[in-house]
Amino acid sequence: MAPLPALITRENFKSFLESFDTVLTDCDGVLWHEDRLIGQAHVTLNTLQALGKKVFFVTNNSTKSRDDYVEKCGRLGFKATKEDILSSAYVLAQYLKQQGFQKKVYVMGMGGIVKELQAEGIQSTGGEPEVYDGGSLSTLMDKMKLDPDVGAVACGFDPYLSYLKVMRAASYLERPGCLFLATNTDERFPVASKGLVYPGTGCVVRCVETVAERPATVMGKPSTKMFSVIQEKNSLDPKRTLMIGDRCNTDILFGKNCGLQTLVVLSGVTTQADLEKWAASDDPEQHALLADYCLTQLDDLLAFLDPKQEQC
Ligand SMILES: O=C(O)[C@H](O)[C@H](O)COP(=O)(O)O
Ligand SMILES: [Mg+2]
Repeated sequence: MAPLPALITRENFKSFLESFDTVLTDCDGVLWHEDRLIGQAHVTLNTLQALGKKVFFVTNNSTKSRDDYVEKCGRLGFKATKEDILSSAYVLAQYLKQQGFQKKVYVMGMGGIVKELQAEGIQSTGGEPEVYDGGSLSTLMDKMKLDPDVGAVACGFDPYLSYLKVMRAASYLERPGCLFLATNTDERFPVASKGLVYPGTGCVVRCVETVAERPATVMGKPSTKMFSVIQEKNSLDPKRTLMIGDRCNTDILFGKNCGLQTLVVLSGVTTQADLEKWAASDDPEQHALLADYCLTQLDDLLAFLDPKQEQC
């Protein structure tokens, strides 16, 4: 057994609010679902910023660049500069820059990865559909041409996932020293409607790992790389930093791996039933998924915050 995350109440709100200076907030499932704002999440964060809290946006979603996220945040009413945004695509590009990578990257993913690599002067190939036309495998082998300059494979969310793209990625990964990087391994997107499940980036990464017969190096949460990148330009006190997320095996584990306070919201992937199952188990790995605090959704905080008044 382990304790459930604490609910934030009028009684404990003041001590909660005074316990952190910085917020790292996840995006999908906390702030928005695709382009749809979740409640008054923007008002909540803007109010926390008005109270002097520093806010960073830390997303595993690799489909957009930081510039794209600045535009999206502005459009949805959040206050964010490029420096406040950490995406898994940006962390991947920073990782290759720090490795002094000079070759080309084969990208299984979308524009976010390609743009962040370009920003670091790193060339890439891939990023578009490649569909099997029904020919024999030997025909495929004859037709597939590999780029001699590729020295890394980067897997992110790729809605054009295909047999040919996995074949190409795994073939590049046969090369001695070819780097194998993944933006993240989230199992599903935090949206569900009409009984449909939205496969997450994890299905792309695990597919290539199976064929390549080796694991990818994962850039996003729960890896602490995102926090290390933030700390390169800041000196946050982990104990006075609050990580807010909707997925416990990425966001909350990331917070714990970095020594942060953690708050889970139930507006995305995690449900109350999940929390009760993990709390009732004897498995320490399930206990590790339990956050310090819990809210139904981020703007529940507005019940205790007054967007117009400075807090006493
Ligand atoms: O499958 C994915 O890539 C994830 O569901 C998505 O990227 C999660 O984004 P986040 O919740 O970290 O903003
Ligand atoms: Mg999320």
